[in-house]
Amino acid sequence: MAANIFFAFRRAIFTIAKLILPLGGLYMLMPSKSRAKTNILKFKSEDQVAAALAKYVADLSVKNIKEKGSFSVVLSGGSLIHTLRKLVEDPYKNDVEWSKWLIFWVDERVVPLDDPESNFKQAMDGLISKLPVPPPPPNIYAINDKKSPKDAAEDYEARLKNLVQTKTIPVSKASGCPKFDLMLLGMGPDGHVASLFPSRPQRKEKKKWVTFITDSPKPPPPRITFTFPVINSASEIAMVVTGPEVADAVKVALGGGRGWGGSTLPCTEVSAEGELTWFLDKDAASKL
Ligand SMILES: O=C1O[C@H](COP(=O)(O)O)[C@@H](O)[C@H](O)[C@H]1O
Repeated sequence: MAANIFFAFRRAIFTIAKLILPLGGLYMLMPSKSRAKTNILKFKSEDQVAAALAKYVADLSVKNIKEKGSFSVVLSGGSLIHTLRKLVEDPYKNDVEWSKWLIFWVDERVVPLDDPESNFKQAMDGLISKLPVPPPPPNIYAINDKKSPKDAAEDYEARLKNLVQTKTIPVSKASGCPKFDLMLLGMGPDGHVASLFPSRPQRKEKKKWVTFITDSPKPPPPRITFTFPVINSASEIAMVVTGPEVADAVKVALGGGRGWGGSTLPCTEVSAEGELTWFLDKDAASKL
């Protein structure tokens, strides 16, 4: 009798496990974007995107500084800096606690920091140089522009490891990667994000936090870039995408389906640990 109960119990456990485990496996196989909460915000104009983005960033700054005394923000280059312009206007300019910000770059062109192609220079000119002084400036983590792309990537990764060790940046329990508070991403017409391009192997990198590319299809060719494990470990990600030239890639990213030539686009792999929010203007959203 006791043996029968034991075997019935064991059979029941096996049956439940057989039902549950494949579901768990399926969950892990799901594209990461299906796991994150995704918000899609559409605006009539780029100017409205800029207004909404400034409020979103300022609100996250207040929340994070209140909770833990700092706000880590990862910038992209390209059009993003222009769309962030309202952050350095009233009412945010004087209200944001800039001295508590830690600023990083999701990708950087390996050129001198004073070169017009440098993402750092674009952010300095369009944003950081416009901050009120005082209060003290934010903490800025630019790349070492005296190194080769490979060495610059290794150097940036070593600095991230140090910031994680000193608990300046928390670590994601899920991935073991640094967990930034906010990742601000742009997207090219080919669906690239950071310097992770459709036809380049860097988008598949799973071990390194920062990698390099010497043949970027978009000039300049030498760049360093965060990898997807780091990007997707962020608490919040904003995809800031405007203009008619990105409409096809937006359709692929948000409408489902594959990119040109049947391959997936890098932008479809973006997913935050918290929320992923798309900021689109009318032109970018025109094919949805
Ligand atoms: O080269 C780059 O391109 C992307 C997209 O730029 P956009 O001007 O089309 O918005 C940018 O996000 C990335 O940081 C940059 O290095």
